[in-house]
Amino acid sequence: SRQVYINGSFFAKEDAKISVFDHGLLYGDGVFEGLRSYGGKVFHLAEHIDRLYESAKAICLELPMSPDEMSDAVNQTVKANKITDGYVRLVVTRGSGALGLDPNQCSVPQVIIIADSITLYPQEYYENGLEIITSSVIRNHPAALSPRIKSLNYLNNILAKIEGLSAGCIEALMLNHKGEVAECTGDNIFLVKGGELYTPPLDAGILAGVTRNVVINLAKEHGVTAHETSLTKHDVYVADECFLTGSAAEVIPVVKVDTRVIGTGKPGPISKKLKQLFAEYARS
Ligand SMILES: Cc1ncc(COP(=O)(O)O)c(CNc2cccc(C(=O)O)c2)c1O
Repeated sequence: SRQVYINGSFFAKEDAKISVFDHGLLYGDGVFEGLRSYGGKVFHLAEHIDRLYESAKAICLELPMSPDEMSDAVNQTVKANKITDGYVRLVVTRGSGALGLDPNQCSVPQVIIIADSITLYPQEYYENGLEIITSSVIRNHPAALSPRIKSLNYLNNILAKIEGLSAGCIEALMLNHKGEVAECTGDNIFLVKGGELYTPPLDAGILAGVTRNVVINLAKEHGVTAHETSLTKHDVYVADECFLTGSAAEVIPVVKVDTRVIGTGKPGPISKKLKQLFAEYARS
C-alpha cells in the first residue's frame, strides 16, 4: 500500500497525519511542489527542489534538511512506492504552533512526500484541445503574495478554477493586476503566431514553470524562437495556436478562449510538434 513520507519516516496512507495545529492547515503557511516521474526517474528533480527552496526562502521558512537530503527523500519515496510513471507531491508546512499567526511559535516544519499514480486530463483534450475562459479573478498581486512562490495558498487559483468549471471549462486563464495575461490555474500559457512562440515573462506575476522552461529550450533547439513578452487577451484571441504547459498537463493544446476559436479550432502543428517533443524528451 502507499507509503507516505513525513519527516524521515514512512506511514501507511491511513496513518499519515499531521497536527490540526499545523499552520499549513490553519493558514496555508507552507510551500509545495508537484513533480512527475517517468520510468522511475523524477523529471527535473533539481529544478523543482531549487524552486522549493526559493519559495521557502521567500516566506522565511527554514527547511530542516539540505537540498540533497530533500532530493534523496523524494527518490526514496518514489522507490518505496514502486512508482515508475507517476506523480509526486512534496509539501513543507511551517509546522504546528499556537493559534496565532506568528510563525515563530511553530517548532518543527513538516516535510510530507506523497508518491502516487497520476490522474491526467482525458486523452480527448490532447487530441481535440481544451476550451478555457478568462476568469474575473486576477492572479495574486506580486506585492501581496507573489505568484513566483509555490505556496499552499491556492485559493486564488481555486476561485478561478471554480469560475472556469461553472462555464463548463476545466481550466481558466488569469490576468495579472495590470490586466495582462498571466497563467492558468495550474499551467503556464503559450501562444503561437507567425511560427514563433510567445509566453508571459516571469515579471508578469506567474509561477516559473519547469515545463515552461523545458518547452522554451526544446523550441529553441528546433529553430522555433520563443519570446517572453507581456500579452493581452487580444493576443490570445488572434493567435494561430495556443497551448498550456505544466507537470500534470505536460503540453496541452487550447482551441477556444472566451468563445473565440483559436486558429483553425484544432490543435496546431507547432503545438502538436512540441507536445510530441516534450513527451519524447520526458521519457528519454
Ligand atoms: C499556478 C501554476 N502555474 C504553472 C504551473 C506549471 O508549473 P510546472 O511546469 O513547474 O509544473 C503550475 C504547476 N501546477 C501543478 C503542477 C503539478 C500538479 C498540479 C496539480 O494540480 O496537482 C499542479 C501552477 O500551479
